[in-house]
Amino acid sequence: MPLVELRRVSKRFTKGDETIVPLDDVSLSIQEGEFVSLMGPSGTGKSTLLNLVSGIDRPDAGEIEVAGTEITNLSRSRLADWRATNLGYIFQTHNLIPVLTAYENVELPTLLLKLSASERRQRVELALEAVGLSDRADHYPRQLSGGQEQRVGIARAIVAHPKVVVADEPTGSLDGTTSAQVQQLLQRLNQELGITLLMVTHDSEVARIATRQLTLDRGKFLEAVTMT
Ligand SMILES: Nc1ncnc2c1ncn2[C@@H]1O[C@H](COP(=O)(O)OP(=O)(O)OP(=O)(O)O)[C@@H](O)[C@H]1O
Repeated sequence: MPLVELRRVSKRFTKGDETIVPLDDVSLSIQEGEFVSLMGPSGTGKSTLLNLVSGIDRPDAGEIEVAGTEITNLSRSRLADWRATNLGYIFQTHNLIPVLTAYENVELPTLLLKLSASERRQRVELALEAVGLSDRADHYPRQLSGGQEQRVGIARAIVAHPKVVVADEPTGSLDGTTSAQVQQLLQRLNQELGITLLMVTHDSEVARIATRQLTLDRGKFLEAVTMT
């Protein structure tokens, strides 16, 4: 059974008398352990797709099943619980909270889970270790480089041991060297920790680190190249 399955999903937005249909009857299956990249021209619905898979938004038609749960019809509060345990989100800009340390930023999502204090501490320490930032735990975001901030953002996305991690242009605001480090980290998360990833990028070099590359255009997936 696929870990993520979109069945005949459509999403439209209406602005005045204009209707935009970023996703038009699209279907997609992602197996556990896959690393899928998604490219496509600006405004074609890539972020919309991530928002649907994360349950941040709902489709107008079709069904979305993630990790065995049909999320399309969950109530808002059930969806929030579901998201806390199943989904990690990596943003283009890290979105860290400036008054919290790296440790506290990573700890945040775990506060929604039923964990003992020691389990929580262990999770946060492991996530910081996975991104190579154990020695920066007490630093505030302003004391970190852009790449380190993004790595804290990645630690925060994986700390709850989610089934799926979605990433919206995770290297979009990083310079070449830092982007390469973050790309390596994403590959390691996929290969060594078995995390299933769905990543949007505008950069074809970055897209190539994925095990499967998709392109979205005019409401449809145009191309699906499986890397071996
Ligand atoms: N909440 C909304 N209300 C109205 N229109 C929206 C909304 N969200 C997205 N859209 C429109 O839907 C289309 C797809 O947007 P989306 O952000 O998914 O594109 P994208 O492929 O991620 O673009 P980019 O590569 O520029 O980030 C765009 O035309 C956008 O203006």
